[in-house]
Amino acid sequence: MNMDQLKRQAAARALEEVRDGMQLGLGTGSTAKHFVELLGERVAAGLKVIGVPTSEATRADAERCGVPLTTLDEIDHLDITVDGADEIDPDLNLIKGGGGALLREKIVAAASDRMIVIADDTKWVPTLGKFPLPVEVIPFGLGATRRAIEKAFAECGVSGQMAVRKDKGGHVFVTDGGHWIVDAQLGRIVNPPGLAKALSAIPGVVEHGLFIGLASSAVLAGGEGIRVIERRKPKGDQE
Ligand SMILES: O=C[C@H](O)[C@H](O)[C@H](O)COP(=O)(O)O
Repeated sequence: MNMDQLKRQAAARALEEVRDGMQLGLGTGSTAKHFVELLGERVAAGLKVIGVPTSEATRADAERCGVPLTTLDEIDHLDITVDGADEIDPDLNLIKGGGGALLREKIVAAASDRMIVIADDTKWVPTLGKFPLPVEVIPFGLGATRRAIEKAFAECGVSGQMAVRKDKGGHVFVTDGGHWIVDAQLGRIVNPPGLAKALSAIPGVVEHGLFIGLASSAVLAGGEGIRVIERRKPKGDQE
């Protein structure tokens, strides 16, 4: 089975948790896209759900697949968010934002009763950090923000090269919110909750790709089948 088939399998397993009447957060990326497509098939067959997309790309996919959409201004909570991840550790802490959608993804996940992470099992790691950590920043004052980020890294026992993300054409990548992303090659993040807190305290940082205490479960598809890992601590518990 190839990687894409594994992603679709994980998406199909998460879809089993969806019930009639649910309000759903719709993630971004190649794995979440499978979920949106499979959800669209169920909607066409009569399932009644409504979704909040975490990016303009997912909005377009959901519209193409016939999934009805709403916003967090029109509804007061979401039942489940289903989203991919770039890395998942045994505490279900995540690195997200490889596709640049981390800000809306985190807002949507935080507004959800449950977040189900779907992935092929190469995303499962003992320690976060091999995947470059995306930090979404305001372009104004970027030099000062970068120095503050470096200081936060040093205080949290990590270091590594940082680079402003570029798109395929070599232009600065701009997020759906109009911000830039700095990707940090940290290698090994020893204390993800501590680093998350330190980055969140920097004025020019809009958001970062560490998702701490948000995932309720992870569905991992691999050559030997599907593994579902449930979070041991209650949602929102960061310690
Ligand atoms: O910004 C993008 C998201 O955080 C994605 O969910 C993440 O990058 C995983 O994407 P994929 O399923 O394509 O590996």
